[in-house]
Amino acid sequence: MSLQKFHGIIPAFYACYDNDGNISKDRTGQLASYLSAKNVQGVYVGGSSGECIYQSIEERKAVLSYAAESLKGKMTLIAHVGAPSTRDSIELAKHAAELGYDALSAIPPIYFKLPDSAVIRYWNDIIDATPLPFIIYNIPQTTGYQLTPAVFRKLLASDKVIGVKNSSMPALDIERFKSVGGDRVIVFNGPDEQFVAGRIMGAQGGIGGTYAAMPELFLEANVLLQEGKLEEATRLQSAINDIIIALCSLNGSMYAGIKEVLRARGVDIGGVRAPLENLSGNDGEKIQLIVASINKAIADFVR
Ligand SMILES: CC(=O)N[C@H](C=O)[C@@H](O)[C@H](O)[C@H](O)CO
Ligand SMILES: CC(=O)C(=O)O
Repeated sequence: MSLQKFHGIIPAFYACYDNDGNISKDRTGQLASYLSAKNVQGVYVGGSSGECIYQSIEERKAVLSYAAESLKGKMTLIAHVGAPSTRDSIELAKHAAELGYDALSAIPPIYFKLPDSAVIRYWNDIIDATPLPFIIYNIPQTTGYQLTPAVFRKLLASDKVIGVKNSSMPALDIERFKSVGGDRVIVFNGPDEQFVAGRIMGAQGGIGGTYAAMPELFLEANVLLQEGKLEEATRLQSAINDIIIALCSLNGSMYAGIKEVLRARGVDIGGVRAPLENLSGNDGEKIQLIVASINKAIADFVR
């Protein structure tokens, strides 16, 4: 199977709520149109950035449907279907398969600390439930589970496993997973703050939580890497990191900040769902500075 359609910049899709905090079909469509106009490679729907952990299975199915309705045929669609129980994960997986998603992905099981055998079984049960390709999601800082090269090798027993989205901080993990999987796998860079490092260590693309706030910058960084312009790519990464660090230092959650940035960029997708905190105090002023920094970086770097 050609993995080309997974190469490049794949923004994590945000939760789009109406003014009452319910999933909004209309606003989901607006975020989809915005991303489609930016020419990103694909979207990763219903992951951390999609606030999946705070949504019911019915809501998550609706989000998968609305995103596919807007974007099917326009870009690569990846559905995150990880849920606390295997049963719910399979229900989401089957739904995504019916909708024509290009691939599935899931975090490991959360809450109980389970042995590798249970984690492998969880992923394999989802993989077996549909014919779709599958991308393992390694994000130890939120799940408490660190994927090892040995477990990754076991998962590769299924031909459907096409890669791993690696959000652990060591770029070494990216290189190790690529080394285990070789040409049959794609490794996606997770930490947006080290996109350039991840690409250099073997990631062919990235799936990121901040991409949609500034897709132009990540698309440009990716092109600079393709052209071998490492110094320029690294300078752009540094400008991106100033923006991400500012987004992470708000009173409200980073996602509340990103949603405000998007509002300033013409897309209103509502607020964040509790217990995530909305903006407060002087966050409004900080957002203005962040938007100005994004515009400046676009002017400085995007050719
Ligand atoms: C821990 C976490 O949520 N990681 C995301 C996914 O890999 C990243 O894309 C971050 O949102 C991003 O790097 C900002 O810290
Ligand atoms: C990449 C990311 O932030 C997500 O899982 O949605």
